[in-house]
Amino acid sequence: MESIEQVAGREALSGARRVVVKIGSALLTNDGRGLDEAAIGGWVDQIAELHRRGVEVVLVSSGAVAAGMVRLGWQARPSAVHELQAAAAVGQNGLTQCYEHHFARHGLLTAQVLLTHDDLSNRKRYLNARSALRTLVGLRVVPVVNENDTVVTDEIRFGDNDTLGALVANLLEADALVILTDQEGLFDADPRHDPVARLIREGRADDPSLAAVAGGGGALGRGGMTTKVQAARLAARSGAYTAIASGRQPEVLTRLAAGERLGTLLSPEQAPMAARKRWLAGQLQVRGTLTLDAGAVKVLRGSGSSLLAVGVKAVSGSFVRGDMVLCVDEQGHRVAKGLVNYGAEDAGRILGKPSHQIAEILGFMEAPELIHRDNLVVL
Ligand SMILES: Nc1ncnc2c1ncn2[C@@H]1O[C@H](COP(=O)(O)OP(=O)(O)O)[C@@H](O)[C@H]1O
Ligand SMILES: N[C@@H](CCC(=O)OP(=O)(O)O)C(=O)O
Repeated sequence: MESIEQVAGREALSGARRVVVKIGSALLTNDGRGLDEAAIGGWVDQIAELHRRGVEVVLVSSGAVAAGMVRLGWQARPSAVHELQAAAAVGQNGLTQCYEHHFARHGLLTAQVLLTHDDLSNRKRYLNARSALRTLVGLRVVPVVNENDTVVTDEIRFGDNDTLGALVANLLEADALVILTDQEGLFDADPRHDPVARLIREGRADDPSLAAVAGGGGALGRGGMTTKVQAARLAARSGAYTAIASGRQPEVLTRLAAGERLGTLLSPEQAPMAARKRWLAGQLQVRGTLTLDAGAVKVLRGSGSSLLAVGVKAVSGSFVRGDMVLCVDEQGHRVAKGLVNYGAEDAGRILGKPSHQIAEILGFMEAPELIHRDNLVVL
């Protein structure tokens, strides 16, 4: 019998309005013999069907290096970066052509979006990428995303496309990330080496025990299950469910979208949190203002941390513990808002002080942070 949570997970997939589908190298490349065009055509048919039903789909597709190798007549994956870059440049063309051709059968336009790690870590470029992707999706175009392998080096590359898929899911606040691979899902051991390995059907994206069973990839793929489990955890940050399933299952995407139990479903622990944050963001009434120093602004915006008193320069307004306050930078620009752990008077006494001094200054400590990250929403 399925638990309420499991049923809810399946329903979340069937109710998903925006989905990122990641198709891995291990699947796409016909065991190293070039792009599996027939299989690609099949996934495109399913995506087109979802599209017709009003689901927005963003595709993250690997395969450039593998396709390039075949076009160049190379038997083995090169290890030199410049050769990988060259293969990716040649292969990406073939990949784009193939998707364009198949989506055109359904009257759908595609767009090639090549991203690098830099693009998503630099706030300005991140916002640019986000608005471009949102615009494409709004225009009912299917973006086909890959890493821009030709310009990345080992130090700054995602390497695997699972991570990229998760970041795209974050970027677009997708409801689900579907990772299609060459296995039925995540097993309790690598089924390539362990014939009695069992499929894990459900789990929490933040469950640390999943990392222990996830192993590395095969000859064609990059990250194996390790990066898929990490990707699920990343995707969960924005409340997305992750399904890991076999791209070889007939009608896998449309069946998942119908709520069928296929593969492994990893649920976001933050789902209620995301809703809470949405609620927080929607609260209009604030009782006071905290002025943050530049370091605190950076941390809040960059890593979603809690707000500590040490990063606060000034307190104004009249509020008590639990009230909503606005956080501004030193120029008065809105940065965040959240539910404060200390009233205005106490907050005024601990501002600029490290958390370990709170008990000494106030004679008690409600919490080490002024606003816990769960109660904070960056604006
Ligand atoms: N616990 C596990 N369950 C399933 N597959 C696993 C596990 N650990 C490692 N793997 C390996 O991960 C591979 C899929 O990852 P990868 O080769 O990177 O493919 P992709 O290109 O689709 O990302 C599988 O072929 C399998 O051998
Ligand atoms: N960006 C690379 C894909 C990297 C890759 O193979 O990743 P994955 O499919 O996660 O194993 C390419 O297009 O060849």
